[in-house]
Amino acid sequence: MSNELKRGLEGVLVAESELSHVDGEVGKLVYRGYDIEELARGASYEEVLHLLWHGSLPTRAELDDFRAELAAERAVDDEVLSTVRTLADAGDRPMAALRTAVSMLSAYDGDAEGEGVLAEGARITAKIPTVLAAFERARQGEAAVDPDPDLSHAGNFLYMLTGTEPDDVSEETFDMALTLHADHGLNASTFTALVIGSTMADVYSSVTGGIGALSGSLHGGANQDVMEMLHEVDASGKDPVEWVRDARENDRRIPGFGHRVYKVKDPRARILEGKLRDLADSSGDRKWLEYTTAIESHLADEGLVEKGIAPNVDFYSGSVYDAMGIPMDLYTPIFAMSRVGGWIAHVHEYQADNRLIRPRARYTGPEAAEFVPIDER
Ligand SMILES: CC(=O)SCCNC(=O)CCNC(=O)[C@H](O)C(C)(C)COP(=O)(O)OP(=O)(O)OC[C@H]1O[C@@H](n2cnc3c(N)ncnc32)[C@H](O)[C@@H]1OP(=O)(O)O
Ligand SMILES: O=C([O-])CC(=O)C(=O)O
Repeated sequence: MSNELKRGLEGVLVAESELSHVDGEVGKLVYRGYDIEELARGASYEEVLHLLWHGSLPTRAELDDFRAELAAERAVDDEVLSTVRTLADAGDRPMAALRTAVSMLSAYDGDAEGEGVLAEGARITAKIPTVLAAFERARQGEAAVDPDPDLSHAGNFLYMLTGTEPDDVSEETFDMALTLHADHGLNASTFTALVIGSTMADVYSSVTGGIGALSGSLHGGANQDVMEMLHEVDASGKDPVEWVRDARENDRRIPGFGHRVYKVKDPRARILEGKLRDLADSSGDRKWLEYTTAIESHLADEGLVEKGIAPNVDFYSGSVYDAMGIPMDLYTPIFAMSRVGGWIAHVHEYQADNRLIRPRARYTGPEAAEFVPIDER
């Protein structure tokens, strides 16, 4: 048994996986061998889910069946929707409400007993957008919109959020964002889902745990933090470069920068930046594009990028969602709406050759403390 300590499990191999590969040195991401740029350009989120869950990109007929299967599972029980409204009324944060609602979904999943991870996972994946859209509408004092089975996963979410069918640009942009966020090796939330899955707990537990892990500011929560930073820059009245110089002088971490695996710019950040540029060109609203690119180029000049601290997926995603009119605190839940596909794929893959995940901590406490009964302490 090795006594070498690997803080944060950095670089430790704990499983084999065919699902996604992150090459952090050159900034390349593949899902089952397909480059993320090609998938972002050419594959819908449902195609990516099929790829991750069933091992191949679907044929047209397989895709039609798969889409219909997911669309048939979008409805959420009234009791869960009522709880979602209660959470919205109580002012809960959307990511916390999503965590509670996913956990609650299991009570209404009549088929859950003994069924496979993929079947249960498909139901959870189909229902998450319904829960989230209902939460947002409840906050706005609006009734939930029923899912439309004729719309895509992305299009239906935007429809349920706003009550209006999205235009093609919005649907395609959102669908691309879902594709980009679907999987990323053993990141913290996927590992959390895997640890839970390795105990043979149900998949609701894995997804609930995954949502909790994703919510943190070092992980998925950073996309909201980036947008909060951009608003802070705006409110400061300073030029973004001056603002970020001051922030660095005060030793502030810049959200959306740095990554455990990437030592160069994240390929997804490159794709999202390009999309933001397209959206800014067509709307004429260039503010967040100018701020983000100015911050990025200042940090590059400062040598951060050279040190391997470069923009990650969260740096540009929020500005894209903002251009689509999506509220800031839905950015991380939207990440969860996509990453749930990866959590389920990994749990399914891992359980096929399961081994309980149970590392060790080096004990640094006292060896022999003398016990004193409570009344004598
Ligand atoms: C979807 C995702 O989860 S992507 C990541 C989203 N998270 C963020 O964007 C939050 C900001 N980024 C970070 O906090 C980090 O880069 C992490 C947590 C993502 C990865 O960090 P780790 O691999 O643990 O690296 P660690 O925190 O040890 O940082 C290494 C060095 O880079 C610096 N650094 C890392 N990120 C940043 C940053 N965003 N801004 C400034 N400096 C940074 C650290 O201060 C540290 O410097 P030091 O060696 O001089 O002390
Ligand atoms: O891989 C990681 O550590 C963080 C993550 O989830 C991502 O970048 O998508």
